[in-house]
Amino acid sequence: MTGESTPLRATGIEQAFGNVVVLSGVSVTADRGEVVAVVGPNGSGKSTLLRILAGVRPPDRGTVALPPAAGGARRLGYLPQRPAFRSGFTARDTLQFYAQLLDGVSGDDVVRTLDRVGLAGVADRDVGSLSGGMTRLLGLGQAVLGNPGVLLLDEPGSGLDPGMVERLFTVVGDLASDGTAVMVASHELPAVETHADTVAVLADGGFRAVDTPAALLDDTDTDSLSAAFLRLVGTEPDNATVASGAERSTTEAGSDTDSGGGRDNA
Ligand SMILES: Nc1ncnc2c1ncn2[C@@H]1O[C@H](COP(=O)(O)OP(=O)(O)OP(=O)(O)O)[C@@H](O)[C@H]1O
Repeated sequence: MTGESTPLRATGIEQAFGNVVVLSGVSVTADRGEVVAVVGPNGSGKSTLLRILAGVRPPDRGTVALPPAAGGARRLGYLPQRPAFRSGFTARDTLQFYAQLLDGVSGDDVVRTLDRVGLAGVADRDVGSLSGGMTRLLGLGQAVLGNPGVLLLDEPGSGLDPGMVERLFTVVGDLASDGTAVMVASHELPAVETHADTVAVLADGGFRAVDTPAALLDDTDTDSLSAAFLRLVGTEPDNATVASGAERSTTEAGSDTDSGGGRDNA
């Protein structure tokens, strides 16, 4: 995750909500062509990290570097955890709307994208009538339009049937093969094990491990990423609970306004 051409680099990201520390000094990179999966217990901060990387919210501290915009090409595509679209428009019209905001994205690209994410059959349906899984796939379509250099996907497989999860991760792998840097937060550990190049295990405000799926299995002496996950985050099904974050000390809490995080061009 440290190639010279790294298009996505986050350094020293810190984020707290009130006095609950969610991210404490997180650094992560994604290279062109790399699929980095961020996995972690519920509440461990995956969505928070992706929102910061996407520029939706600035971190308390730390920096995010993206490649400079080149020739009007789209720099970043982001699928939020709960994509929402304005009803009254079809899936095709909705993607067409986003396409016209991007340089060099044609009506043909919209048709190809609908096909790519498996929505060709419902292209003329009102987005308000799409199922939860279909809405997420439309969000994926919106995120990949214009082949952005960096793609951030927050739980893209949530609510999808197993066939669609596989299709989605195949689409993601194809985009990476075309040179996109992909970071995906996911609980779909079997698909992550098959399709991710790098798995970053987030827990207690930082990464417990960052490695290839095979190396994580090796290091934890397990035979699946799900088992490796349980070993690394220390939860067993009987006592599993959501991550509640660490309480900040009073001194740290007092320094809330010291310095905001920043955003750079790499
Ligand atoms: N805007 C906010 N205000 C207050 N607390 C927040 C806010 N956003 C996130 N949090 C808290 O930050 C922690 C991390 O939330 P986040 O959604 O990033 O976790 P996650 O790893 O994506 O969880 P999940 O796997 O359940 O989607 C949680 O304790 C959550 O309640």
